[in-house]
Amino acid sequence: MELNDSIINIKGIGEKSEKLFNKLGISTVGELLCYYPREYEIFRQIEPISGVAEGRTVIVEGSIVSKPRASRHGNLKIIECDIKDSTGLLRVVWFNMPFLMKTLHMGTKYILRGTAVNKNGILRLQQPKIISMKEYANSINKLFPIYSLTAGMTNNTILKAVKNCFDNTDFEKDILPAAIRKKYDLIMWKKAIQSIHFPKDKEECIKARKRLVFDEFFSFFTMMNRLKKERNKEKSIFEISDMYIIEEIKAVLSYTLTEGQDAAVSDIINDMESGYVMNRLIQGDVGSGKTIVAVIALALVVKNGYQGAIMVPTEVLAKQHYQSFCEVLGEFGIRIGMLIGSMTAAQKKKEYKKIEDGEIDIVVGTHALIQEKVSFKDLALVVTDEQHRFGVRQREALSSKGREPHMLVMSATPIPRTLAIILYGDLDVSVINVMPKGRLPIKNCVVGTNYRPQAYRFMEKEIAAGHQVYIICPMVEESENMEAENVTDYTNMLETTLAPSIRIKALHGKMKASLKNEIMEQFAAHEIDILVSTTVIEVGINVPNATVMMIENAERFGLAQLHQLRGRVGRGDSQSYCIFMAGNPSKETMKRLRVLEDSNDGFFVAKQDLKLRGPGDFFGIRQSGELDFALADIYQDAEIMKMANEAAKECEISLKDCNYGKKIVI
Ligand SMILES: Nc1ncnc2c1ncn2[C@@H]1O[C@H](COP(=O)(O)OP(=O)(O)OP(=O)(O)O)[C@@H](O)[C@H]1O
Repeated sequence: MELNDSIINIKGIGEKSEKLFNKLGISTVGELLCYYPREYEIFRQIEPISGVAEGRTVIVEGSIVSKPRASRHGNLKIIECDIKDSTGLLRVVWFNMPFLMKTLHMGTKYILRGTAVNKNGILRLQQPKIISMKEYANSINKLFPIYSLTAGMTNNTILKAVKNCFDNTDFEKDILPAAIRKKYDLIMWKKAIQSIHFPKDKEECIKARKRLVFDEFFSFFTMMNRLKKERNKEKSIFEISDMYIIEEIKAVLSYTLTEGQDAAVSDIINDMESGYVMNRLIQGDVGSGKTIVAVIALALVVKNGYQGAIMVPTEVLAKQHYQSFCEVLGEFGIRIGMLIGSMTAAQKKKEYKKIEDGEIDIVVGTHALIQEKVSFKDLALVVTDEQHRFGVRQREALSSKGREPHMLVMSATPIPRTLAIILYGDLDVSVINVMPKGRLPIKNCVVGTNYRPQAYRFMEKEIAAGHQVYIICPMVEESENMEAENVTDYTNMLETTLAPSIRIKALHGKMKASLKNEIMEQFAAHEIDILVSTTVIEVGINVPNATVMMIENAERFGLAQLHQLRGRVGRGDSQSYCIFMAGNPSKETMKRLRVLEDSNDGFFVAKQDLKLRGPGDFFGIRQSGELDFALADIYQDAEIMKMANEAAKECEISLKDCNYGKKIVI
C-alpha cells in the first residue's frame, strides 16, 4: 500500500468501519499512520488493594467475595461485585457487559486492570479488563497506546488497523536528508511511526515523538518560508491617507484606549502609510481589548474607499462581532454585513451580491467567508481573529479574494516573544500588554468537589445582585469511559438544586449552530442566569455582566486553556470570580491549578506550566490546539521548534513531500 491509498485497502476495514475512521478524519493510509495515540498507559505490576487510590489506573488481583449483581439504570446495564486480597476489599463495576454474569464466579481469583473512581464516597474499579496470567506476564511494564475514539469504535480496532497498515505499507521514503537527521539526532520516519504506536519503552517513545514533532514544525516552517518569500516587502496598491475616522471613533467610545491599544493603532497606521502590504499580529491577553483595534483598522480602509473583512472561528463570535461593529460604526455610515454557515442559501446569495457590488463595507464572518462564491469589489484589509484556529492556509484563502490586501491577525495565545518571532515569522508583532483601566483582577480559587454547596450559594448571591454565571463541564453527556461532569446531567441537577427562579440553560458543541447562536444571544441579553457549557464558549465570548465562572474537572484542561476560559469573566467593571473545581484533588493537580490562583497573567501562567511539566513530559495534558499541530506543543517543544526552524532554512523540500499522505497541519 501507498500512503495516499484509501484505508479501505487495509485488512479488516470494511465499509462500516471506514465510515467510523472517516469520522476521526482518517481516510488514507498516511492519515491512519499519523493518527497518534492520545496518551499511553503503563502496564504496571499487581498492586495491593489497600493502595488503590481515586483516579489511578491499577492492576489488582483478588477473589470475588460477593455474588455478582446485575441491575439497570436507564439504558445502562450494570454488574457489580466485590473482590478481596490479603490487604483489603474493593467494589468492581462493569457497564453494558451482561455476558460477564456467566464469567464471574464467587471465590474465583481474577486479575483486573482498570481505573479507580469515587462514586458517592465509595471507591470502585470501573469497567476493568479481566487479564489472563499469560497476558499479564507478557505485558508488564509495557506502554499501551490509547487513541481518541468515536462512538462505535474501540481502542483495539484502531490498534489492529494501524498494525495491518504498518506491516503492508511502502515506507522507504524519508523526507529529511540524512545530514539533517544526523545533525539534529533524529530517527528515521518509519521507525518513528512504529515506535509511536508500538513503543517498547518510554525512551523509544520519546525519540519517536521528537522526530514526529520535528516533522510537524518542519512542514509548518517550510510552508511559512514559502509564503514569506512570496509576500516579502510587496508594494501595496491601496492608498490610505485619510486618518480622520480614527479620532471620530475614539470620540464616541465610552472609554479611552489603553497605551497598548494606541500603540497597536499607530503600528497599523505606519504600516498602511508605508506603501507596503501590512502583515501584522496583534497579540494581547484575554480581554485586553483587541477587537476595537480591528474595528479602527477596518473603518480606516473603508473611509479611504475600500472594503474590509474579519474572519472568526465560530458563528457565535461572528454574531457578537457583527453587533458590536454595527454599534460602533453604524453612525459613521459604514455598512456591515455578515456571512455565516447557518444562513439560508437565499440569504447568502443576497449578501454575496452586496459584497460584490460594494454595498457592504465590512463583512464579519466564519469560514463561510472563504467560499468560492464570495467575491469582493475592492478588499483592502483582512482580519483573522484567534489565528491558531484558522492557520495560515485559511488566512491566505481570504487574502486571495483581494489584490494583496493588508493583513491583521489577532491572537490571545500567550507566547513568549522569542517564540512568537519564530512562529509568526511572517508577521510583525504588536503586543497589547496592559488591561483596560478600572478592571478589577479576577479573584480565583482552587477547590475540591466538597466546596460545591458553598459555590452554589455564592452564585445565587451574585445572581440576586444582577450578575450572570458560567459553569464549564468537560463533556456533553455521560460516558462509560470517562468519569467527568457532563453538561446535560449537570444542567438537570442544577435545576433541582438551585432556586427555581434562576434561569439555567445548557450549551455545547453538538448543538446546531443556530441553536447555539440563539442561546448565546439569550445569555448576552440576560435572559439566562447560568450557562452550563462545554469549552465552546472559550473563544472570544464577551458578556461583561457575567462575573462568576466555575470550571468542573479543571484538572482535565491545560493551564493555558483554563486561562482562556476564565477570560470570559472579568470583562466589565464588577468584581469577577473563577472557581476551579478539581475532581481529582491530587497534590500535583492542586499544585498545577494553583498557578492560576497566583496570577491572572497569561504569559506567567504559560511559563509556570512549562516549568511544572518540564520538557519531554508528553504524558501530560496538551496546552490547547495551538496552530492545530497533531502532536507538537509550542511550549513544551520550544527547543525542537527552534531546531526545525533552523533546518527548514537549511534545506528546501517541496511541500508535497512534507505531506506524508495526510493533510498538512497548517
Ligand atoms: N480601553 C478600554 N477601556 C475599557 N474597556 C475596554 C477598553 N478596550 C476594550 N474594552 C472592553 O473590554 C471588553 C473586552 O474587549 P475585547 O472583546 O476586545 O477583548 P479581546 O482582547 O478581544 O479578548 P479575547 O481574546 O478574550 O477575545 C469589551 O467589553 C470592550 O468593550
